[in-house]
Amino acid sequence: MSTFAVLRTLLGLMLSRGLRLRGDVAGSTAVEAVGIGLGVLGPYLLKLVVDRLAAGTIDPLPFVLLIAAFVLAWSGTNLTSAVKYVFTTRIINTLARRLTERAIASHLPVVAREREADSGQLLGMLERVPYNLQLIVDGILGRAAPMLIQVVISLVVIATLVPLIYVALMAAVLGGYFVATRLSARPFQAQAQAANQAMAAVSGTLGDILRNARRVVFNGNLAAEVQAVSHIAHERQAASVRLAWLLVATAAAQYLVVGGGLILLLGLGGLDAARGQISVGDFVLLQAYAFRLAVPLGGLGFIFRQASVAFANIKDVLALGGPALGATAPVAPPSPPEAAAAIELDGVGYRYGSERVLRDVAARIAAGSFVLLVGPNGAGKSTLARLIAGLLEPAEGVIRIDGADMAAIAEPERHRRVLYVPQFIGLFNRSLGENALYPPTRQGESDLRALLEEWRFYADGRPVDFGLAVGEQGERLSGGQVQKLELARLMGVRSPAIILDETTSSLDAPAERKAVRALRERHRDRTTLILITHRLGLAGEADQVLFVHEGHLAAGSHADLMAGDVTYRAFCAMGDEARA
Ligand SMILES: Nc1ncnc2c1ncn2[C@@H]1O[C@H](COP(=O)(O)OP(=O)(O)OP(=O)(O)O)[C@@H](O)[C@H]1O
Repeated sequence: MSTFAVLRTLLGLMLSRGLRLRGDVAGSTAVEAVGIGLGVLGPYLLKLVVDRLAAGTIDPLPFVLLIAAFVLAWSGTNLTSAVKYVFTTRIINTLARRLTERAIASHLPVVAREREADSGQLLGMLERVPYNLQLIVDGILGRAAPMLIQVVISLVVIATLVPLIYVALMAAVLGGYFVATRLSARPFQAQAQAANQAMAAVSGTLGDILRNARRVVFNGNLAAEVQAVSHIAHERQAASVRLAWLLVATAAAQYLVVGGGLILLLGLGGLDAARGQISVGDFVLLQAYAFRLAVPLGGLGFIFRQASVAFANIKDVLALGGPALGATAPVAPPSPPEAAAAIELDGVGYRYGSERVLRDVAARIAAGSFVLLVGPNGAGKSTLARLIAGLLEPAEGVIRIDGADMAAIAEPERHRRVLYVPQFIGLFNRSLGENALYPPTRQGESDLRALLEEWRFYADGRPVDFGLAVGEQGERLSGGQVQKLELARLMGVRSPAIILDETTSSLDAPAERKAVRALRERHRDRTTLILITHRLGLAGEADQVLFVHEGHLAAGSHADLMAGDVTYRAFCAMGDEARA
């Protein structure tokens, strides 16, 4: 996506009906127009003052009024930029909100699906959006564009007052400035992209370390991680400094042109004024316009430098894709749950890169059945679960749900058909009640409370406080409490199939049995329940056991597998503790 395309997209968004920014854009443009008018008028009024002074005949009242008008024009220019800030703040924040909504809508499923997706980088990228939009909308659209208009108007005013040579000179100076800027744009953009990536790397590393604060601190590795942050921040600094040096080179070229032009313009103007060919007021006007344009041009260099990094960031955010930008995507209400799902695995194989994890897996899981998925560590249980849930697509074979090929089903629909509960249950840093009642659960608070108390959420049997803040990732709860909370929530979820990936691993055996039986009882015939576990206490109750071992799958009842599968028998004989 080119820089121009980013500008076009942002402008399109600002003018779209859905975002309701047209009023702000109109307001900002009107205020800017007044600002430009006053900016051009100010030096002209000053010229009139100087001409009166040079003529030596001053009528006090008109003279004071002229000075007052000049001061008003000067202060009005500054006031308009303050007023404009109100409009641009609204525009920038609305755009940032829309881009963030869109990026989250498109990328959260990617973060959820891909274990390697870097949420820290995404967070950093989105955090920089408002600042970067400020640079683009306020800096480029709000300043550079009006400045160009001001240049044109100033040249027209000068053309009507002084010989055309001055207009030509000034136009040449400005043209030279833009040529110098244009020539340096390409290396600038490449370096800006590098600086943006270096910033994203810092965000990613910081996010990763913050999420693993305990691992770092408890292992006494703080100094090493601080050094890692320092190293990566140093790379960001190096990229930013390289960008700054590019700016110096560009600024030197720009000022060579502008400075040379100013020497010519003012030298010629001074000589002409001394010879009486232009008035002293005309000379003041010339120098006021020249500096009025030259000084912000220097500032523009800074804006362009920052904006090139900003463009790189906004390009990255837009590249994440997502729903149409102009209108807020309507949230489709979840369709009513269907009956329990029948699942069929037909010659399924999967590999991560060159590592083949599963091969020729075949099984039939009857609708409404209770299935235990077992096997040694790293055998591929979670991988198989994620394949069944449609989070991964098989490298070979087909997975059918109610006869339909899972690969042909749209992603949100897959989640509606199979709810996968990941091994690591992350709770929100919200209240216990909000976590327990998180959608799509549909149950009353009192039922849930009674259930948790029945499951002895607190060992001493004290009442459950739904207002309790559970902390980041539920850090104020025990591992078993987090799992009980999740299992209690699932009691109110209606889904054709639910896969519990070791969701009972922290419960003691009686608690596990109680919770699973309750779930089966509640969802009887309406949900196919698959439990991944390292404990085989429930194997006798399961309709079917899926045993994954060295990439192969053996399926059958516990009794059948015990009778016919030596490896399974050996696996069971190991005992829970040896297996886990
Ligand atoms: N995203 C991934 N990229 C590369 N390899 C992966 C990925 N996820 C899992 N693996 C590898 O695939 C193999 C199976 O992993 P999986 O998580 O499915 O095993 P598991 O049976 O659920 O193990 P456990 O009982 O320890 O949870 C392992 O060797 C693992 O390292």
